[in-house]
Amino acid sequence: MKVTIFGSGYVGLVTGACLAEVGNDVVCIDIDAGKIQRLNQGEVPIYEPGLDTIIKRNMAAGRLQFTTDVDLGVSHGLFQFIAVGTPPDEDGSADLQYVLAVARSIGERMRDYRVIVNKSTVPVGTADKVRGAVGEVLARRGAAIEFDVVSNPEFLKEGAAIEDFMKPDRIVVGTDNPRTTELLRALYAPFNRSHDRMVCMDIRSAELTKYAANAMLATKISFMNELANLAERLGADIEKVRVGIGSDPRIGYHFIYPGCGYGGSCFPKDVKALERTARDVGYPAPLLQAVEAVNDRQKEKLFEKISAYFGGDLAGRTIAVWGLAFKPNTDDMREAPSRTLMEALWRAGAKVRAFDPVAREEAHRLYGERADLILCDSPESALQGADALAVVTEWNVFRSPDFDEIRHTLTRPAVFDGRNIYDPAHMKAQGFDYFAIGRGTA
Ligand SMILES: NC(=O)C1=CN([C@@H]2O[C@H](COP(=O)(O)OP(=O)(O)OC[C@H]3O[C@@H](n4cnc5c(N)ncnc54)[C@H](O)[C@@H]3O)[C@@H](O)[C@H]2O)C=CC1
Ligand SMILES: O=C(O)[C@H]1O[C@H](OP(=O)(O)OP(=O)(O)OC[C@H]2O[C@@H](n3ccc(=O)[nH]c3=O)[C@H](O)[C@@H]2O)[C@H](O)[C@@H](O)[C@@H]1O
Repeated sequence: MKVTIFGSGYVGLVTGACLAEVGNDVVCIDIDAGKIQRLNQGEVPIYEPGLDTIIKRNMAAGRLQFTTDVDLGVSHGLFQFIAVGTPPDEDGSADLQYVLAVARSIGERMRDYRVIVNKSTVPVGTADKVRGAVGEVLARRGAAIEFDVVSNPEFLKEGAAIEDFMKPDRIVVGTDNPRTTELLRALYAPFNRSHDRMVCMDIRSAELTKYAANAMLATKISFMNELANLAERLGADIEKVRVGIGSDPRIGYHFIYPGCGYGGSCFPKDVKALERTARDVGYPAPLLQAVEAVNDRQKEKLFEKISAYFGGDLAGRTIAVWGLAFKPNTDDMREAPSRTLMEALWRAGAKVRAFDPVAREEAHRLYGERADLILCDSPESALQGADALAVVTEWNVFRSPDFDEIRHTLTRPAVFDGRNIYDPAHMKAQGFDYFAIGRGTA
């Protein structure tokens, strides 16, 4: 089948590559000419395990092309996917300018029937706006061309995106007629073999399903972080509590890991956007507000602990930071807890020596050259001349380091573990001053 994807970011690239991998003929469009040029030179602009191989294989097979040519894109695909960003506007609502710009581009160029599939995360009612935008342009052109708009939210996780797309838990499809449902069923058939994973519904419910999923996951994390803060004050260990509650299948083990807060491009913006949607319809959504407030506070936790350890005076100190990405297996630093920590350390006059297995370039892009940030080549080199170590992202490489080396290299034997990856008893036995999240017994 012929597919066009607008937006060659995390979602667009993974969607395009995976649809090509199962035999579709895919054109990916982006307005960022630099990105398209890099892709055409065989360079994948994001770090996502496995993506590189699939892209190269399908480009070589002629099933996947990258272009800035919108005319080509609109004439190519029966399916026109929208996978552009929906960043938060000033008031927290999702900014739909990119989505609607794509809708207008399609309307301006389409010559026959098109299925416009929205994969971006968008507020309830956006499909109506997309339909309106396309319809308006068609009317201006005096063109009576049929089209459908579908909501097909994406649930992939960065770092595991290929696996999530190839073996989805569910494929949510919101349509307003059976014809489009069947077209989407045919497109997704290769990913829907062992049992029917397609969950078909009306468009508004599909749009809300996406926010509901992310808000539920963010709620679980903030709930655990709230309990972690309580456990610290009560002399209890949140990690014991986590296992104690996760063993109840009604609760489950997923997404109940406490830590230094959730980051990434989605949870923070989607909780905000849903809260904003709720406010717009006269419901203040107190639970969502609390989820966000707890997370904002949680991102300050590591700094508070470090500052308290050094008696509130961090001027002239150097802190080693392990992990910059918002989670392992990605180079994405959007809303990453490492940023909250580093920026607070800088404000307090401290220096940072940071190491991340893949996000170094991204950190450099975000912060440029500055005297108080040294981006290091290895975890060990980040420790050189540092007074304490903060672990912010639980990359595997940090899980069993040479503890003797850490203790001997740091000027103070202080480890601040934002992801609870070390054993408090072991750290104490090794002579560390060890601070974790919610481990009141540590
Ligand atoms: N990143 C993730 O893990 C997930 C993201 N989402 C949602 O998917 C959407 C896209 O997210 P990402 O892929 O992370 O964004 P991204 O920022 O990585 O990529 C968006 C791309 O769209 C391009 N673009 C903007 N306007 C365009 C236009 N008119 N024509 C063609 N390309 C255009 C940008 O240049 C950029 O390359 C968002 O709504 C996000 O909430 C949903 C599930 C997972
Ligand atoms: O809409 C989206 O963009 C995506 O958002 C999340 O995916 P992602 O942001 O890639 O990453 P997650 O693995 O969900 O982690 C998000 C944040 O929560 C934190 N987290 C996660 C799990 C946990 O138990 N505790 C915790 O603090 C992570 O460290 C990370 O900072 C969802 O998991 C995806 O299903 C969704 O498609």
